[in-house]
Amino acid sequence: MIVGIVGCGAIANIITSYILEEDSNIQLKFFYDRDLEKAENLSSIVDGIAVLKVEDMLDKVDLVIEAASPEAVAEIVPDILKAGKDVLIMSVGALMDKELRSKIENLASKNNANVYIPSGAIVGLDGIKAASIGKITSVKLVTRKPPRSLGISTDEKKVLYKGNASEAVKKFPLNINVAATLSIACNMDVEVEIIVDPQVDRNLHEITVKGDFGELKTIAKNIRCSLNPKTSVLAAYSAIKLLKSLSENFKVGT
Ligand SMILES: NC(=O)C1=CN([C@@H]2O[C@H](COP(=O)(O)OP(=O)(O)OC[C@H]3O[C@@H](n4cnc5c(N)ncnc54)[C@H](O)[C@@H]3O)[C@@H](O)[C@H]2O)C=CC1
Ligand SMILES: O=C([O-])CC(=O)C(=O)O
Repeated sequence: MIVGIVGCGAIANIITSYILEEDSNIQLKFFYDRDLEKAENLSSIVDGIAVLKVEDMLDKVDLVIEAASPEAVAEIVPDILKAGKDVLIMSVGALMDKELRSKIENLASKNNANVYIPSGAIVGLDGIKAASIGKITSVKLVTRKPPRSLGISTDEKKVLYKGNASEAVKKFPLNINVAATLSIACNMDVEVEIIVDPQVDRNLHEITVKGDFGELKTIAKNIRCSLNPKTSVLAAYSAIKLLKSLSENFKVGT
């Protein structure tokens, strides 16, 4: 599978290092970033090609990883799908915009292309997807991050946000994509609380789901990426695992 990546930051670096070190059938060849130097630096690690525009990779790839920003989803993902190529989206918050989501769904279906959304920095999406076969009655996400992860400076623990996912992604576009992933999996605009907590040194995501299956609670206590403390290492790992699973013919989990 020949893969291109849009956005050459923390997640892209982890994916690229993995591909360099592990034997897999993922050939990460093309790199694009609005900061060309970042694309050049990362591509040089795997002897790849830094492109000046995304269109320059589209006829040569099977799949493009979006690991850039919510704006990049709106700007770039439609063109990837129009070219009939699959896309893996990390900046999932962009899909809380109903118009953009429906445009992306229609383009995927019209061009016979796939949109993949990895579980990212949260855990339990397997069980939650299974639960969605029955009736889910309530879903809550509590995200707790250290001040540096939220880009603020404070000594006090406080609730920064309480509301639904669609507003949360507007207020914290680079910090709460997980709320969008959860909302899409449950087909509802889930309840979200974001807490800044100087006592923690990890990115914590606690999920509670209730429904006719019973109840589940999960918590991820994520190590942060060295290149970007907003982002958890698990998010990059989930993208790698999803890519690997595309070529596996023995699958486990929903
Ligand atoms: N789904 C999930 O669970 C998670 C999603 N994310 C999201 O994944 C994305 C990537 O995360 P990181 O690698 O940590 O970010 P990062 O900030 O380390 O790297 C992003 C890179 O993308 C580039 N970029 C941004 N907008 C662009 C555009 N419109 N066109 C071209 N290049 C652009 C930037 O120059 C930067 O080099 C972010 O949107 C982040 O919020 C992060 C963590 C978890
Ligand atoms: O990586 C994380 O812990 C979560 C995150 O930034 C996001 O969902 O955007």
